[in-house]
Amino acid sequence: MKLRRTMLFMPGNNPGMLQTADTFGADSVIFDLEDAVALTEKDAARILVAEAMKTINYGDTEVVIRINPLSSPFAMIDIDTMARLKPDAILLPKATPEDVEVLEKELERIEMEEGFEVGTIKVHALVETAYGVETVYETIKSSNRIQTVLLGGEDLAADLAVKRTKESEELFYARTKIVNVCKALKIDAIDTPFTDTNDYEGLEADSRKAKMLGFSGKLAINPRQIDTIHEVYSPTKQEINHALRVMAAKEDAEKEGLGVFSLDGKMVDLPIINRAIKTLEIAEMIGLLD
Ligand SMILES: CC(=O)SCCNC(=O)CCNC(=O)[C@H](O)C(C)(C)COP(=O)(O)OP(=O)(O)OC[C@H]1O[C@@H](n2cnc3c(N)ncnc32)[C@H](O)[C@@H]1OP(=O)(O)O
Ligand SMILES: O=C([O-])CC(=O)C(=O)O
Ligand SMILES: [Mg+2]
Repeated sequence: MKLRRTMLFMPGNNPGMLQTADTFGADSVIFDLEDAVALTEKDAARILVAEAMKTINYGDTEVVIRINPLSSPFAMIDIDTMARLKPDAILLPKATPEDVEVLEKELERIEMEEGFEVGTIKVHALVETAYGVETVYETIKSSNRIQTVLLGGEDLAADLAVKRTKESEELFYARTKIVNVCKALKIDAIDTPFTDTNDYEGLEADSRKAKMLGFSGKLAINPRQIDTIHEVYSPTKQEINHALRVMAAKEDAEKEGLGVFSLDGKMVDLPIINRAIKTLEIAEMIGLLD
């Protein structure tokens, strides 16, 4: 299980940001070749990202490169140059099952040419069109490389021809559909970024809403957003203590041969125990358990 509470985006043509990418504590970083890079800067971004990948050690931070969409003239050269740098993953924008199949074949070809084990380079699918939302199951099924599905709310709102609001009600269907399909196929769903980098209350509310629906983390576009998102996506002290008490009570109950028991007047059975285990797993990964 890999923790991805935050995945921090940065434009691939900004050398300063590429240099310090892993210093802000984001669980993953994403170097963008797509929409944060102007058309006239596409080649420069590719060169700068390649240089950064060759010279900077990003340690344990997952390094992801967002390529241009397959419908663009940049995608094939993006894949061909970026995959050879062996990033942890490629982020495919405007993802569809058909595009994932093409990317899968290209990655397989390049991995064989480079002598990398086939399947080394993982894929994150950015779902951000109405068609992408409706076909998300097939998208995930199209490649074993897919690690997460990310929701791209800005492009999706444009495709739906609706207004993008702070409350994000317009994303409710996409959010719930993506989470349900991801859970059915045992992968994580990561929520769309919150674009007002000065509105911390709005960011927190939006993050809580998505977490409640089942998302495991959120895209970030600015380092100042990381702490807020991490707080939302980390178990609280109270939740950890409760999970520890559930596990202790479970041991006692097992000795008495009980599968269901009561804690603080509330029923505890297997699903509640499984949730406690999950809480403790996450707490351990973040270093919140002694
Ligand atoms: C809809 C989509 O497609 S979203 C995905 C694509 N978008 C992106 O990648 C955008 C990434 N974010 C950014 O470019 C910027 O944060 C902006 C344009 C949103 C805001 O820029 P600013 O107002 O200049 O940010 P801010 O004042 O907070 O910057 C403070 C510092 O953080 C750095 N910083 C800002 N954003 C990032 C980032 N995403 N990653 C790394 N460092 C960053 C700045 O370089 C600056 O560093 P400095 O103090 O050493 O000069
Ligand atoms: O990928 C993202 O962070 C967001 C994105 O492209 C979108 O919302 O369209
Ligand atoms: Mg987009």
